[in-house]
Amino acid sequence: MDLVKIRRALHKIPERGFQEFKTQQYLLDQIESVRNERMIITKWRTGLLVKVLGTNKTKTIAYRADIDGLPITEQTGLDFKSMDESMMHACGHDFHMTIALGALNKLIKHPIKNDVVFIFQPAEEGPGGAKPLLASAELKALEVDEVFSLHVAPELPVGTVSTKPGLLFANTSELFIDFKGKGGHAAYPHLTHDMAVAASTFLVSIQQIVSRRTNPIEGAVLTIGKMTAGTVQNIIAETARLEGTIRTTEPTTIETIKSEIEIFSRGFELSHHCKISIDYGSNYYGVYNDARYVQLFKDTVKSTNNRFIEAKEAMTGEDFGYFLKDIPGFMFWLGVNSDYGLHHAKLNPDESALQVGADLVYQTMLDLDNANIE
Ligand SMILES: CC(=O)N[C@@H](CCC[C@H](N)C(=O)O)C(=O)O
Repeated sequence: MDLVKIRRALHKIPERGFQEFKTQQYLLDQIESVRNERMIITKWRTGLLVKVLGTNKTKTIAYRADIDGLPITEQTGLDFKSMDESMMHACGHDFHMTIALGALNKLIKHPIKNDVVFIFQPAEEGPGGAKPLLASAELKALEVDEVFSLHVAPELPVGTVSTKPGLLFANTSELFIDFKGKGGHAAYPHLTHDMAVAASTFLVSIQQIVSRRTNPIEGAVLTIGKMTAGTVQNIIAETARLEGTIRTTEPTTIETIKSEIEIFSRGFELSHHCKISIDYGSNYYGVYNDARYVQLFKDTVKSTNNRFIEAKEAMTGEDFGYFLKDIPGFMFWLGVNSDYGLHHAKLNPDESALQVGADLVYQTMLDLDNANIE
């Protein structure tokens, strides 16, 4: 299996959450090419569940890879860059899928005792595939006992991996705020209520929530990544929209931030003569690693040529948190050495990490196979 070729093919076809039709077909074709009688493939929406029967099963181990891209215009200049100008694999999910295929190929050639399920999960970037997948009859039927996953880490060199027990990724909530007021001629501000001014002032004002309304010992982030308002340069804006995300180390802090945003919005409705509506989009539970699995993984890493470093928690979000809420396991960072970070239009991970990742995932399956974690 040529992992670089596969990664480049996947890199060309990034798709939005639950729109991963080409990706699903490409994955199916690759899986078909290594298929044997021990493999059972189930489609779930635009994702795939691939079960490989073990030789003497006592449990089911699952490995999850997310498959969606991000709405970013790629600026890498690579000859295998995204064919869709509006989408890019800027979060490394092309790597995640390829590594899963590499591990699957190895598992087919070198079977283990227990059943293994490869979960190709849609919509990690949004609106969230893990939660509905976990609730589905298809996943429940697989009776997964333990689960793990990885995320590429651009800031770590290839051959370095990192994780920690407990919280690894933050609790998250998306945030969409719509402003509606009275637009009008640019020359008559006194006859209008300008939503460009309301939204931009709101954006600056809510920055005080993290610094003045949350416990500084508990981490919190409130980021507005997109602001839109109005229609034309000489018309006062009737509508505006802020789009962002809330990240916290404690699940309860999200609720504090949401309620403070609502208090600000009530004040702004009065002071800026407008209607504000708030939508929290999708929410992800934090990724909490099971310490027993992290210990096993550290031993696995020691037995390979990789270097382990203890991670710090990150304010990134991951709906893999929902898996770990229900099923014991862990997630880890895999070094891929890119000058540009996750969600950057120039992210360019080192492809030598593909084989490193596939080998490590397979080795972890082997070690889980022989372990009896109580
Ligand atoms: C690993 C990573 O970058 N994940 C995304 C998850 C996004 C969740 C949701 N769309 C949100 O923005 O809250 C991240 O941005 O951390």
